[in-house]
Amino acid sequence: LIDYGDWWKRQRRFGFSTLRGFGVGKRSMEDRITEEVAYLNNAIRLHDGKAFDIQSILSNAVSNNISSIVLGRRFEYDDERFKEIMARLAMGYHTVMFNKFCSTIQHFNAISCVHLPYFSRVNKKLMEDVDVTIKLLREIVAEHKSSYDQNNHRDFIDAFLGEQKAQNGTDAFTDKQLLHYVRDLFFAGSETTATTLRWALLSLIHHPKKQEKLRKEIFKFLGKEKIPAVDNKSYMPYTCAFMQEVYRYRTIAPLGVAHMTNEDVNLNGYSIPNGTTIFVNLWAVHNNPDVWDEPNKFKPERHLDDKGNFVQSNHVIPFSVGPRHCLGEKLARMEVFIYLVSLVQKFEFLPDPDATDLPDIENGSYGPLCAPKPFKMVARSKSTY
Ligand code: HEM
Repeated sequence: LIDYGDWWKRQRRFGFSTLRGFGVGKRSMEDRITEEVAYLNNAIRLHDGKAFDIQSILSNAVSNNISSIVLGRRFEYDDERFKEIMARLAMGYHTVMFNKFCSTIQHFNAISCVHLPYFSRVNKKLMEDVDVTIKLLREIVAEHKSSYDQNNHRDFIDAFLGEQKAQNGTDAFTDKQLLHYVRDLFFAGSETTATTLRWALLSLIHHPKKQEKLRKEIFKFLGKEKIPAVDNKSYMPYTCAFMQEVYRYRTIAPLGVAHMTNEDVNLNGYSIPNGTTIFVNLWAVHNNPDVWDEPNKFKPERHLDDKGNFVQSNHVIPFSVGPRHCLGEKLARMEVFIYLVSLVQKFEFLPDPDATDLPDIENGSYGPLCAPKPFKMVARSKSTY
């Protein structure tokens, strides 16, 4: 919440350079993402054109991208240990996200409330999930330690162990910090990206004409088979506009993450004392009527100029800005582009034919992460239409 000091700087620098070292922002990471997309596509095809909820397989796919960096490998979606880690992360996430009271408490850090009977029960369950996840990660770290080779760092954990040795056990690179760093990367890096993609899928279902327009652009530049690469973005203005509108329209972290002033500040005539908890209202930036015409409407076209060129906006800041902006922004942008383009290239997304209404796109979960309510849809393989 408050740390901007040397300890945090060393962790941040290490995280940033290690993610880059393991391919983030480079072609090698793109290859790992496209490899995972193929597994995801197969898992979607198993539903054989029937309505299903994509949430768990999408989370598995995106978590495998994190896993390939952090643990040096991907997991089959039915691997027992992977399933347990994912389930425990998801349980904590759902407890907090879909319960107004819990999310408010968690978000506003009202720690004293956890002693009230109801909250103490929920908190106990959350802590249990954290403990089990940490226990499973501890086993994985122990396996890494027993096969560690300082000349061949296979993944983030090895890199951390190497740093630990180099720093000779200083307080920034402890075993405990490693376990929590790994858990945080899974938590921060999987549900966020998977949730953004679920809002994108909901937008496709709600706007079939825009879905068709997107597919037309994808087919024009990539055809039906060519694997997308981030470099293609410059030729795909509508796709970029669609993604930017998803980021704007459904701000998944509406209030970012809590920060705290570490000195007295005067901002635009307001004095904010040292030690004040601060939230940046990203949602307000994305819905500012002085900047956006009809901000409550989903209009990718608003991000195109008269000639149809994409206009990158500095009023769309889903990853926040400043020294503590999202560590995984590059990876997330890469993932969202490659997954979205690949999915629209391979499938047509349609509403559940048995549902009376379209799934809700107006309201999501309340709390640190704004996620869609669970919904089913049909993914019709392009070869069948
Ligand atoms: C679409 C996906 C994502 C969105 C919208 C998102 C958004 C954010 C936001 C708003 C913050 C808070 C920034 C601040 O407080 O100023 C944040 C922090 C963070 N994110 Fe992400 N994120 C996404 C994906 C990822 C991924 C894939 C990773 C993993 C590599 C990741 C790792 C982190 C970490 C470690 C932090 C804390 C940074 C710090 O405090 O120094 N995020 N993210």
